[in-house]
Amino acid sequence: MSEDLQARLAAVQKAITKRPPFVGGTLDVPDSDLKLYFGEVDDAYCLNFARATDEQLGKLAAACDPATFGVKQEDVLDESYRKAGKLDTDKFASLLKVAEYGLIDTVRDELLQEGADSTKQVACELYKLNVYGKDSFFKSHKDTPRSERMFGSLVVVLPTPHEGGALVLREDGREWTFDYAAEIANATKIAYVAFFGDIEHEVLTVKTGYRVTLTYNLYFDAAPKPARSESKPIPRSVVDADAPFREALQKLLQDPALLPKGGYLAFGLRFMYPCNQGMKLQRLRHHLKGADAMVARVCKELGLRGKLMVTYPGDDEFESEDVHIIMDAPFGDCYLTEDDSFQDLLLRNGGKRICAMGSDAGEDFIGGCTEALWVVPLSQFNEVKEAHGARTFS
Ligand SMILES: O=C(O)CCC(=O)C(=O)O
Ligand SMILES: [Fe+2]
Repeated sequence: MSEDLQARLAAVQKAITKRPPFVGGTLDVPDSDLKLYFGEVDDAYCLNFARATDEQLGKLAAACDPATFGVKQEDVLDESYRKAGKLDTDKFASLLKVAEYGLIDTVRDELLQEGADSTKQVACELYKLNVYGKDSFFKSHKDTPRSERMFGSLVVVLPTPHEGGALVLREDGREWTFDYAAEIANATKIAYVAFFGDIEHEVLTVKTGYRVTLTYNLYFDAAPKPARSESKPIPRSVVDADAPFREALQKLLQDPALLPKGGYLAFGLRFMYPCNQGMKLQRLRHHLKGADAMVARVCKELGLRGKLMVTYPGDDEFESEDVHIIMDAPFGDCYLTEDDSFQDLLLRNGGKRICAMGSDAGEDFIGGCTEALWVVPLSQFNEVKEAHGARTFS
C-alpha cells in the first residue's frame, strides 16, 4: 500500500473514535418519589430511601431472592460470582419516574450523541431491584441483551448509606469507577450510570450498609422520531461529530491507489449486536450504535452503498487469512457431502469471496475474489463460534 494511501486510511481510522461508553451523575428527586412498596398481599411494607432505617433495609434484604445472572440466555445462580439479593418487578413498586426527570433524554443526548442514534426514541424498562448488603458483589460481566432493540443498561443507586460497592466499567484497557454513595447518602437524590451493553462492568464488594439499586434495560423504541426537514438545522453536536470522519473518508476515496480494480471498504463493527441464524441482518441497520451508526450514515451521504454482512473465515487449509466469505445473513443448518467444504457451501448459497486489498491470495481462485480494504479490522467481540452440523452423506 502506498504511503499516501496508508496515511489517508490512518486518518479515517482515527476519526472513528468512540465517545466514553457511559453517562453518569447524581440527580435531585422529589422526596416522595423515593418511596418503595414491597412484599405480598397482607404482608407489605413501605420505606423511603432518603431516611430508611437499618431495620427497614434489613426487611427489604430479607424479602429478596438470591440474584442470578445470565449466561448464554440462561439464568445462573453462583454466589462466588454474584452475591446480592433481587426482587422481580412483580414484588415491588417504586415511585421513581426516571423518564420524567429527563434522565432518558440525557442518556439519548449524551450516550447516543455520536450517530443517527441521537434522533431515535429511547425507552427504558424497569428490570430488577437489587440489594447489595455487606460482602455483596458482582464480578466482571456484560449484561445479557434481552431483545434486538436493547442497547444498554441504566443503574439507579438509591441514597442509602453504604461504603464500598463502587461500579467499575472497563473498555479497551480503560477503566472508570463510579462511587456516589457519600454524595447521596440520606439525601433526596439518586445516582445513575447508563452504559452500552457490551461494556464490561463489576460491582466491588460492599463493606458496610446496604447498596440498593434499580436496574433498567435501555431500548431503542420502535418508532424513530420524525426526520428533521431540510430547513431545520440539525444539532451542532451531530454535525461536529461526523465532520472529521466525512472529510477523512472523502480524501481516502479520492486516492487513485484505492482499490484500483474496484471492491469493498470493510468496516468491522465496533459494538456488539444480538444476532441469530437466518435473521435479516439489515434489520440491525436502524439499531447501529455510536461510531457504527456514524460510518453507515456518512457512507450513505457520500453515495456509497452500504450493507451489513456476516463474515466467515476462508478455508484454513487452502486459503490465507486474508480471505473471507461474506454473506447477507448468518448461515443456517446445513448438510455437507464428503467432498464438500463449508466454504463451498457458503459460496453456492450466495456467499462472496473477498480478499484483503493488495494480497495475492485472490489470484488462486477460479471466479476470482473481490478486493476489500479493511478500514476497521474485524475484532473478536463480534465473533460467534458455532458448531455446524457436519453431517455427511455420500
Ligand atoms: O449495581 C450495579 O451498579 C450494576 C449491576 C449490574 O451490573 C447488573 O445488574 O447487571
Ligand atoms: Fe450488569
